[in-house]
Amino acid sequence: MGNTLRVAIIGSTGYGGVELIRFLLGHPNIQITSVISSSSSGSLLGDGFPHLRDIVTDLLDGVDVPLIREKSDLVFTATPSGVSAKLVPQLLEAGLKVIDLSGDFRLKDGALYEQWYKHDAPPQELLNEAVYGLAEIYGEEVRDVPFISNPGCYPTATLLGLIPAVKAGWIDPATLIVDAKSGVSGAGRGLGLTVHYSEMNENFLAYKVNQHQHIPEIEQVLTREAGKPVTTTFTTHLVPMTRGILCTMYASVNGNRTNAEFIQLYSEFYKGRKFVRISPEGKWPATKEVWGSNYCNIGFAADARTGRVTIVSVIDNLVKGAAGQAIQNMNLMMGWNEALGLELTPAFP
Ligand SMILES: NC(=O)C1=CN([C@@H]2O[C@H](COP(=O)(O)OP(=O)(O)OC[C@H]3O[C@@H](n4cnc5c(N)ncnc54)[C@H](OP(=O)(O)O)[C@@H]3O)[C@@H](O)[C@H]2O)C=CC1
Ligand SMILES: CC(=O)N[C@@H](CCC(=O)OP(=O)(O)O)C(=O)O
Repeated sequence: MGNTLRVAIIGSTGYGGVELIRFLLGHPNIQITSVISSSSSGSLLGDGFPHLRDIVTDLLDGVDVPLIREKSDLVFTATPSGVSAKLVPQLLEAGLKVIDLSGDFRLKDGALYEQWYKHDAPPQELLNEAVYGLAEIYGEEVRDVPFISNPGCYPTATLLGLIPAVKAGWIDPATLIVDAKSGVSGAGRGLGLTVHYSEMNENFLAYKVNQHQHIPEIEQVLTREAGKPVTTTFTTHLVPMTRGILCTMYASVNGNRTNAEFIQLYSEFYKGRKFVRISPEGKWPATKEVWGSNYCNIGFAADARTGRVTIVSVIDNLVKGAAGQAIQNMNLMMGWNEALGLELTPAFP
């Protein structure tokens, strides 16, 4: 086990946590040395997640930082916002590498964090230190750092779909509207009325309109990439399916650009990046194309009549939107091939 990285997962009893385990079990360079729960330590993960019975056989550990340090080198914190803010400083202080899946360290401005997340902001020096791991865009920046903040699920789908056109100056970010839909697993395993079967099934609803915590995250990145302040209208919807995010994005085009030109721009931008696939002319992606995988698929419809383009992107919220991108970031942090452990083909149908 000489060069094996020892990995612990806090929040291993949540949807993001079990998805991390699913992929990490097949990763050639790591060993899962601790699965951690604040509420069920001493029990077996397979008791609550029968799909892991006889696969994960170690008992759940509690949240004990010295023990985590003794057993592991890197920790994924798949914990709720507010919880990560308190845990991560202790883990970093203990000398662990950390990849945090929550929204706690994505915004660089603590006051903005408190405004949107309604929690006390983490220490400003850690907001400064956290490297935002949008892997295809900032992959070079995460190499060798001790602490990565993994992007949100909606921002991943949105930003991968927009950044090439924004950077090229082909779309006017001031005209941008993002219409985003998510499967219910995006809300985590906790129970709540909005994920109650009889209220969710055969239903389709908008939520957190103009109030979603991913709005400032998207604007922060687009502002950086556009080199000028960007605000956006971003509306989230819940769809009665388990996994998947589909973002439909509308913006005015600078000049005349055809679908073929968009396809060429994006194909060149993402050349060599395994996990972004560009749809051919006249095809727009569906969530089933990426189900259970780390792919993001992107398609275009440029409309000369209106001078706008419609960009459609899809991801699996639990994989590219959470656990998969977190593992991709670990690979980049460690200087490994970014696809290690992630090469599962999407499940279809
Ligand atoms: N679901 C998704 O699609 C995505 C989720 N995220 C983010 O990833 C994080 C995890 O999400 P998800 O797995 O869906 O959420 P879940 O609600 O499914 O799981 C969260 C886990 O955190 C653990 N937890 C709760 N309180 C504490 C605490 N005080 N100390 C330690 N552990 C605690 C719980 O386990 P236990 O009680 O056993 O300790 C629980 O299993 C969240 O921040 C979420 O916003 C990001 C992108 C996408
Ligand atoms: C469907 C659904 O409810 N999705 C969640 C996504 C939560 C999430 O990923 O939150 P952070 O990225 O801020 O950690 C939501 O809209 O709030």
